[in-house]
Amino acid sequence: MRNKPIANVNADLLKERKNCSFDIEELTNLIDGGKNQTARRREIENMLLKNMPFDIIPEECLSAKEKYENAVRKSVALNKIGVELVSQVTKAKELSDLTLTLRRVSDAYFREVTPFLLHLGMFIPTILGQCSDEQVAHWLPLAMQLKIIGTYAQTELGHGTFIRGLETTATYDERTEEFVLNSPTLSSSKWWAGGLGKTANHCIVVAQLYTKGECYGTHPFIVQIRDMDTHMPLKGLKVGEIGPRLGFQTADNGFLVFDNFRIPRDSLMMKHAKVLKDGTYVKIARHSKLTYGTMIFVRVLLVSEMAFNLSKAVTIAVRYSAVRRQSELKPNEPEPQVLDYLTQQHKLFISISTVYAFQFTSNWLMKTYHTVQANMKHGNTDALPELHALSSCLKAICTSDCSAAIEQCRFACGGHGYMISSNLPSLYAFTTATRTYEGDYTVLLLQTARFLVKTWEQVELGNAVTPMVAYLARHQNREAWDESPEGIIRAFEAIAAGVYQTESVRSVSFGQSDAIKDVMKQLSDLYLLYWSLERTGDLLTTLKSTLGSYDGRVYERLMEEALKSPLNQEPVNESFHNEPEPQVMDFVSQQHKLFIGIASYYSYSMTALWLWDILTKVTSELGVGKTDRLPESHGRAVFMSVFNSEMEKSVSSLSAPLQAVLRQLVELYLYYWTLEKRGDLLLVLQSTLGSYDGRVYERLMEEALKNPPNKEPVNESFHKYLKPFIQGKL
Ligand SMILES: CCCCCCCC/C=C\CCCCCCCCCC(=O)SCCNC(=O)CCNC(=O)[C@H](O)C(C)(C)COP(=O)(O)OP(=O)(O)OC[C@H]1O[C@@H](n2cnc3c(N)ncnc32)[C@H](O)[C@@H]1OP(=O)(O)O
Ligand SMILES: Cc1cc2nc3c(=O)[nH]c(=O)nc-3n(C[C@H](O)[C@H](O)[C@H](O)COP(=O)(O)OP(=O)(O)OC[C@H]3O[C@@H](n4cnc5c(N)ncnc54)[C@H](O)[C@@H]3O)c2cc1C
Repeated sequence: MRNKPIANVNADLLKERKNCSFDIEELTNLIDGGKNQTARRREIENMLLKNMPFDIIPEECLSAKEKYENAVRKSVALNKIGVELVSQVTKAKELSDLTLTLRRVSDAYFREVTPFLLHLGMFIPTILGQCSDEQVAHWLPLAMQLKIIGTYAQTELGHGTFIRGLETTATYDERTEEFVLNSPTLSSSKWWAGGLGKTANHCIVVAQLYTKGECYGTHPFIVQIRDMDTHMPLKGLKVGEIGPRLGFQTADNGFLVFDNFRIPRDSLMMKHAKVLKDGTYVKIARHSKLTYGTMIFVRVLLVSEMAFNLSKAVTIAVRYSAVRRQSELKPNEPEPQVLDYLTQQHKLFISISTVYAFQFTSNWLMKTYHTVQANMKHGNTDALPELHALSSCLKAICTSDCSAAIEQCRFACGGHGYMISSNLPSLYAFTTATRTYEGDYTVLLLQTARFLVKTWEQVELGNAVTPMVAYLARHQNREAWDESPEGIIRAFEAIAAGVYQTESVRSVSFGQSDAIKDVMKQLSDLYLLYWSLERTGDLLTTLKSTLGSYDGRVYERLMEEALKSPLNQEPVNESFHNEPEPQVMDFVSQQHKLFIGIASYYSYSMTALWLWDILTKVTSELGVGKTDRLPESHGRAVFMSVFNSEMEKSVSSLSAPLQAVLRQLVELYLYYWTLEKRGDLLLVLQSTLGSYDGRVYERLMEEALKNPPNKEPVNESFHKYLKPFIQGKL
């Protein structure tokens, strides 16, 4: 399909393509994983092109409800083809190749994401990773053939990061051999699960397991939540859509609240732990964190997801930069393509290199994941901590870098990059969420830091460590690395860079032509050089700090430095004899620090009262609490001039002494009431999270309940598309 020449191609793009130093098909094969995979991908693309319904009206022009219904319509058509293709597959490797190809190709049909994303990305993997063999035999075919639609509800209003703090309870009732699910508090409401709001009829629920009066910690349960025929929520639970969000608009992220909701005993996913009929708890897992397995899997998947999303963004930006011409550099000559500007290349090329860094690392990480899984099947969990640390840090870095790089791509496309139709805003909205979900950036980096510190302790004791962290032992020389946070981060970056370089060299070392090798080498060098320049500070071995020295001799060093001061070279300074010591208040620099703060404060307050609408706009974007830190001088200038002129207008016709007193009174009044009523001022934040009274969860739930999709218990797309599809009548 893509090989055919396309008519009316922009001349600049054609010229750029002609300049390519290597065979594009060869690189395509490398990216796909081989010639056969490229051919298979194209076959699937063609099949979808023939059978998939396209949007009649652009997705972004639809209402929220229409967007969701349109996404269901397309997902059902896509899944019909997917299920058919999956049924023809016999080998596990073919299945995983096919799933990934379908995932990639299907992206072309959604500006946002499919409501089935969690079904594929977490529901099926959790069945595979958390169910006993008998449970897999029951649930997997249903899920693979989409006879049931599932999601993964772990996060609650009150807790996402701290899983051990989840509040939903599953209490075993041995009389009926059932678990009773309850949401004891508002903050225990399940929140966020994709597809839960309207689409899913099953859900994996992570809850605190109680039996015989004991709590055994969080466990996953597979729970039916909607009637299979009517799709109505089952009695004993409240389920709905959480409301508009930055991206993921068609993923119907939902909430779920249980009120004595009963589920059979075997709803507990029993690969790692069981509850016997009489309520006895039996632990099977050799490692306490195996119930967190799906998260590791998705973190691994996300590295390749980021490579893919960034590859789309940078392809858009590079193509557009070849087409876009701007600024007359030489009179009467054509304006240059923006791609020719070095500054533009700086924005774009690092993204290209990052795509390959992520993709090579992702291939390697997935292989590592499968090796560790295979070992764990035989009871060996030794490599799990390292896999957790590795997947955590790579997930954190790649999601963060990816959304930042996509922003650069958007900047590189100027104003047009801000159009939804450019797809860059949607790519950004999708990827910036990945920095938070499946483990927040900071939290995951801290997990890795914890592992590195523990490894370091082993190195100190002279114990053997795994090859991936063996460099810690090599760098025991304090000049090269230290145990400060910077040192740990630097070490972690060394891992990522090392993998990229070795993997990219390995991947292109056979088969591939010299031209491809050259380009890959250049990209690899670019990535390494770019980051060593970006992180020059971290790479410097001397911290140049009295406080941060390795030996901790803080006070000695502070004293040594103090003694070097020129002022200490004479016992009595001559100013003792000649001039009185000034009050610090008299120093102009001190006045500058203090008075500008006071003046700014009044300016904001005045502007708040007299120009309420401007404040509302500015603060709703920046937050009242941040106005005193407004970075833009423009913003400051507006506040200052409004303050001055409005004040002058009010008092200018009065006598001078009265003006002075009134000004003081106004200042006092404003000062006093701004502090007293800061809660009211905060109302302009228009935020469920930033309300003065801190009733965050109540407000989130109130807003969710106002959400139009929750006005009807079952969306009509269920009757039109989902039900006929599930029942095989479509
Ligand atoms: C055929 C199928 C094919 C599928 C194809 C799919 C195609 C689809 C493509 C793409 C899919 C991607 C899209 C998916 C969309 C997902 C949408 C979002 C979903 C979600 O967000 S779900 C919710 C995710 N939630 C989180 O990630 C929560 C983050 N929090 C945690 O992970 C943990 O709570 C914590 C790690 C921060 C802390 O846990 P805690 O129990 O308190 O542990 P600690 O005290 O800190 O540490 C104790 C000890 O445990 C070790 N440890 C922690 N976690 C793990 C782990 N996961 N594995 C192993 N070990 C772990 C930790 O290191 C400590 O060890 P130590 O004591 O130091 O030795
Ligand atoms: C688009 C999207 C889709 C999602 N889909 C799902 C889903 O399908 N199923 C599901 O179960 N969940 C889902 N989630 C929830 C997601 O997994 C959580 O939001 C995520 O794990 C972060 O947890 P949190 O919201 O509790 O953040 P918090 O932990 O409250 O984070 C707030 C801040 O506190 C900091 N912080 C928290 N703990 C620490 C710590 N120990 N040390 C230092 N700093 C800390 C964080 O770094 C962050 O800056 C989704 C979220 C989003 C945005």
